[in-house]
Amino acid sequence: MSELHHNLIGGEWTDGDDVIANINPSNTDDVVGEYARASEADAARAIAAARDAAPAWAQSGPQQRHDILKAASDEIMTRREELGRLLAREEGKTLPEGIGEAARAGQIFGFFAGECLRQAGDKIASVRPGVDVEITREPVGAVGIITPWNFPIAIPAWKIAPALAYGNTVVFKPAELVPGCAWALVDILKRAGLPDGVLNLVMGRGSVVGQAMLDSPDIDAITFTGSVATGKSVAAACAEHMRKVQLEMGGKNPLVVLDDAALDTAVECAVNGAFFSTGQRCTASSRLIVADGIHDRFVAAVTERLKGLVVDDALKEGTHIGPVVDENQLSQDERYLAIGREEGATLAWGGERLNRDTPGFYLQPALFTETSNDMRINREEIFGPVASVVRVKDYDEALAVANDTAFGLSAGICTASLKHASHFKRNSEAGMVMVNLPTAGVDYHVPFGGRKGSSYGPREQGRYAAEFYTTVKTAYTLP
Ligand SMILES: NC(=O)C1=CN([C@@H]2O[C@H](COP(=O)(O)OP(=O)(O)OC[C@H]3O[C@@H](n4cnc5c(N)ncnc54)[C@H](OP(=O)(O)O)[C@@H]3O)[C@@H](O)[C@H]2O)C=CC1
Ligand SMILES: O=C(O)CCC(=O)C(=O)O
Repeated sequence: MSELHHNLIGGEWTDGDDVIANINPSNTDDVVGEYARASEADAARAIAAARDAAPAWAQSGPQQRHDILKAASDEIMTRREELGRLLAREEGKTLPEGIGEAARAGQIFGFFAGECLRQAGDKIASVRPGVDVEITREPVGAVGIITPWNFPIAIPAWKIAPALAYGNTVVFKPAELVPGCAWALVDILKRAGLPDGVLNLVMGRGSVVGQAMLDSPDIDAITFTGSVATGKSVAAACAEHMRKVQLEMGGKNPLVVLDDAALDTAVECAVNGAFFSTGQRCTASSRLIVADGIHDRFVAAVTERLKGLVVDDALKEGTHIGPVVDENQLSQDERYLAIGREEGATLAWGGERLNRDTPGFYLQPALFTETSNDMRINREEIFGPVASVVRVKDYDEALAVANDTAFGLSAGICTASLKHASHFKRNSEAGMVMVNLPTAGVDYHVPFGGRKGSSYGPREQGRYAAEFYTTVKTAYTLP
């Protein structure tokens, strides 16, 4: 039996009610570690600890916050290979993807360490003579952070780092499937010098621990990334308690390929955006909207490229695509593959479950062609290595199809035309627009988020994160 990893409540590593084994999706015989499962009572103690620690942390100076975040950043960067390996082992991203994500977490902590020293306000002349007006930002208080399994270290980092930098305390509930990176990150932050109670870790079930966070009147704000269904219940609970909420949910992201696109670039954008990280990204290019004149060459080249991709153990050298995260997600992917066939789409390549040396959740990347935008496979998020091609006659139809979706996270276009690229940037109904780049894979220092059903509340990341993690005060003074 491996060492048990505990929850962190009020600065103490504590047992939960129960223990869960963290299973490697590349090899279900491999137990990554044993992790405590928090109970509802543990969640209540963590919330109380965050609340108690909030006034002192709100008063802590920028230097103290900077030094802790910088120390965490330095340790993550130094240990990025080891953390990337842990990530690949528990979630199934390939090793280079895992190391890249760990480095991204380190860079995020570095960025927000800097933000601690850059917090500013405004001083504005009043319309009343002799009066000064100051506009400052204050911490929100105790923030609840609920994260998904698909970015086990980067998403926790881009929520925890700004929460702490802007003076909030945290109750952090990671997805049950990936407690390893979450625990490692919290351990790093504790050792970096965070005072007791400022960051609390409650690993456990969403329906127990997450729900206890939603139901508590003592959490001042909740930031969530995950499915639309859970996001809606998070929003409803936050409305009930009149507290701030930030949601990042699904996508059905279009990649438009025009006749004048460089074929190699378009193929790379499509394959990277749709299939890397096993397609388990909310920014994945699941709809490839392709103009008639390049359609057949594009489909042939993407299919050729897919045939060359190695689907295997995430930790093996040479693997391009790791396993699906678990049996549930694999069943969801297969359900949508069946739906696509029933709807009359052509399965041009892939979609088979694969056997490898180790028992894992391996799925061949799948490409549907001859699809229409009203099919369920083009309207609902699949969240696996499955993409559809929608054939269009020209740019105008491509833009209309791209925007014809309930989601609006990321959208891309491959074209040599400045006119079409500029028009697309202005008229795409997505929060992030990419020209000759994949829809997935974003910078860590600029805003991240979408429109329509993809996101709710202020943007994440970069200095725009201040909007969610602070509350604005306007003070008037007659000296
Ligand atoms: N946009 C994105 O980045 C993501 C989208 N998804 C989509 O969601 C589908 C299902 O994935 P899943 O992981 O179940 O997504 P969920 O939305 O259920 O999970 C996201 C987080 O919310 C937690 N949670 C679940 N129920 C509650 C609740 N009642 N109250 C508070 N928190 C809760 C989960 O806990 P726990 O899982 O530990 O029980 C997890 O930490 C995927 O197939 C995909 O389509 C999934 C992940 C990320
Ligand atoms: O594409 C990225 O870099 C980020 C994707 C993401 O945040 C997600 O899938 O949840």
